[in-house]
Amino acid sequence: MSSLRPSGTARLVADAEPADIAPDAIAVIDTHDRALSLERTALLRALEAASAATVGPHALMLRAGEATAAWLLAQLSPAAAPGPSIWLFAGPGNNGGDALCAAASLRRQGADARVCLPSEPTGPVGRWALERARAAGVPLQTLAPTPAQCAAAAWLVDGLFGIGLSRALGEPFASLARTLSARTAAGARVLALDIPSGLDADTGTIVGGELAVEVSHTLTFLAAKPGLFTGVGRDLAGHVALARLGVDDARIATLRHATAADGGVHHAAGDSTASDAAPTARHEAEPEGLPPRDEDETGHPAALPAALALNAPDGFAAAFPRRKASSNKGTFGSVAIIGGDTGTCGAAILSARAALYCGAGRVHAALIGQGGPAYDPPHPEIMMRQVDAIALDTMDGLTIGPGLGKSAHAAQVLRDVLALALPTIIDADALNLIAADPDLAARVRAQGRHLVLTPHPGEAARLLGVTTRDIEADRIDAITRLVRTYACTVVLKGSGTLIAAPDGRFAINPTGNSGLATGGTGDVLSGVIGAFLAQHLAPFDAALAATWIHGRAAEELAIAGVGPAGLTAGELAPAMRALLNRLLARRAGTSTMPETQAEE
Ligand SMILES: NC(=O)C1=CN([C@@H]2O[C@H](COP(=O)(O)OP(=O)(O)OC[C@H]3O[C@@H](n4cnc5c(N)ncnc54)[C@H](OP(=O)(O)O)[C@@H]3O)[C@@H](O)[C@H]2O)[C@@H](O)CC1
Ligand SMILES: Nc1ncnc2c1ncn2[C@@H]1O[C@H](COP(=O)(O)OP(=O)(O)O)[C@@H](O)[C@H]1O
Ligand SMILES: [K+]
Repeated sequence: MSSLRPSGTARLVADAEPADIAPDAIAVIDTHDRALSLERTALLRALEAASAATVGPHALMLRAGEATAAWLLAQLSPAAAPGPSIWLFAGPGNNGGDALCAAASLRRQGADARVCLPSEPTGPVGRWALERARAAGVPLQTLAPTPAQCAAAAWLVDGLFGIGLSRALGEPFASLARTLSARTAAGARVLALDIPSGLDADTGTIVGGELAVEVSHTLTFLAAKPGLFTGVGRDLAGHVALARLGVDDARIATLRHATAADGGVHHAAGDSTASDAAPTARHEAEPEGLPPRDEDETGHPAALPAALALNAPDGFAAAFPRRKASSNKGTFGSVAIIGGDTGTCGAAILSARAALYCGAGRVHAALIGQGGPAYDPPHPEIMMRQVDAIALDTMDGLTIGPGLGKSAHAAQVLRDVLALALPTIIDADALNLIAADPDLAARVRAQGRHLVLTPHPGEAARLLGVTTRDIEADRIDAITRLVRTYACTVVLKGSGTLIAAPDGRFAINPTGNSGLATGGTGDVLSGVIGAFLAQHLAPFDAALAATWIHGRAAEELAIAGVGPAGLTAGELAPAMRALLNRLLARRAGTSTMPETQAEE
């Protein structure tokens, strides 16, 4: 086993000692069900520079280390003292510095913290952290711990790389990353500092495309990052907690404003950082018939997103109409689900049932094809007709797409629906029709403020004329382009569904699980959004509420053993109804139940 000798170059900094740190500066908060803002690397870098200028360059790293140590000690059973070892893997940058500070703090507090540091820290703050670790008596080695040591550890800590990773993980870090991921896969407890090494914190993709650490928990610093909650980030990061390190929202908001004014934060289409990072087809021409991207016919800001946040009930619960005693079925609106070509009317029925269970006053299924049932036997409440027999202009909200098909009739119905200028959610083949017809696309853009588009990545690719891979390479960039191109609220589905509006509001939905990866769940989502539009929620609020409830319903069903394997789309509706009513009761102050079963 090799060890690292003191370099003697770093100096302990007297004005940055743990005793000086206010408890607030190392407090850790859970990201569960909080509408936390999500910040990207450009802003985090600005924050780092601003903090270095005020509290000194070491203060944030010291706080990150103390917060990590406190969090880890809180996870360990007190009965286990002096306890099994904690192995921290430290990289050459400041993420490694965080790990070294954490190890020093753990050691001082009696824990058996050990560090694997394959190479000397490259920067002055990292070298200072190494001196702290040495001064605290932390055992340091360049080689990886043995498999037996890894298996015996209470926690393994990934402090290899954070937001400074600039290229794919190479050796010796790649082997360490594989070791950490293998332990996670074996059910061990593995904590990533700031982000799992290899993850792109802005996009939720893997830097270089191949290797990143998978962990069970992530303690992220300063602010939550979008990449932790979308794309592969959700799988890599596990359960995410946040240590703000004493930096408050107001400070971040001020900096966001300043960096946005510089063009530093926005990661919008055409942004040079984005295009350098992922060479996709994003600079190809917009679909024919639409104005160039830089034109802003809608009066909305061209650069999106302005502010990112996690989707949580606090952000949408107040938008629902109150359920007054004097309500009647008109109060909660009429919705028509338009779709169901010959042979695919099941999609329209699933969607209509979801609308029924999510509070619409009247639900119609407006079928395009022939041979569908006269009514839905378990739900005769749903009024089923041929589309031409329903007065669509009397509806409060419309869903078009489930099982619609791409016939000439379907295209004509879509054209007629767009002319109604009603709150409408457009899904499935209706999106494919728009992607193939510049005239329909132009009509969508003209009606954008009433509309929600809900593409999955394949449909999004067709809408933008790129490949699905391009969409997944940078989902935030993709939805930004969709919103700019179609000037409406967009829901880009998939793990870590994104929701964005033309005015710059932008959210990542943290709920949902692999149980939703089954046919028909998208039809259910489109029905719920239609029901919420009919209840007079604005398009963005309807999209937020529906995606959150849809995903949380799948989670609750999985807890109950109804999924993730074998969850059927139809089972979502009753679970969504229960969740919606819990939210409504909580908002009305009449709840005697927790908002989610997971909290029970
Ligand atoms: N922002 C803040 O305010 C706070 C930040 N904090 C922490 O700092 C982290 C960011 O630190 P960071 O900038 O030093 O980046 P980090 O990810 O440690 O690595 C960069 C180093 O790795 C190198 N390198 C890059 N890629 C490589 C590769 N593939 N293989 C090998 N080497 C590679 C790169 O050198 P390069 O070769 O690119 O010149 C550089 O030396 C952040 O995530 C958080 O944990 C906290 O202390 C709290 C406050
Ligand atoms: N692994 C997953 N994690 C979270 N949500 C998922 C996952 N897979 C699918 N979903 C969600 O399930 C729904 C699937 O929609 P879609 O692909 O249109 O399916 P379908 O066309 O079969 O109805 C979307 O809301 C999507 O976000
Ligand atoms: K890390």
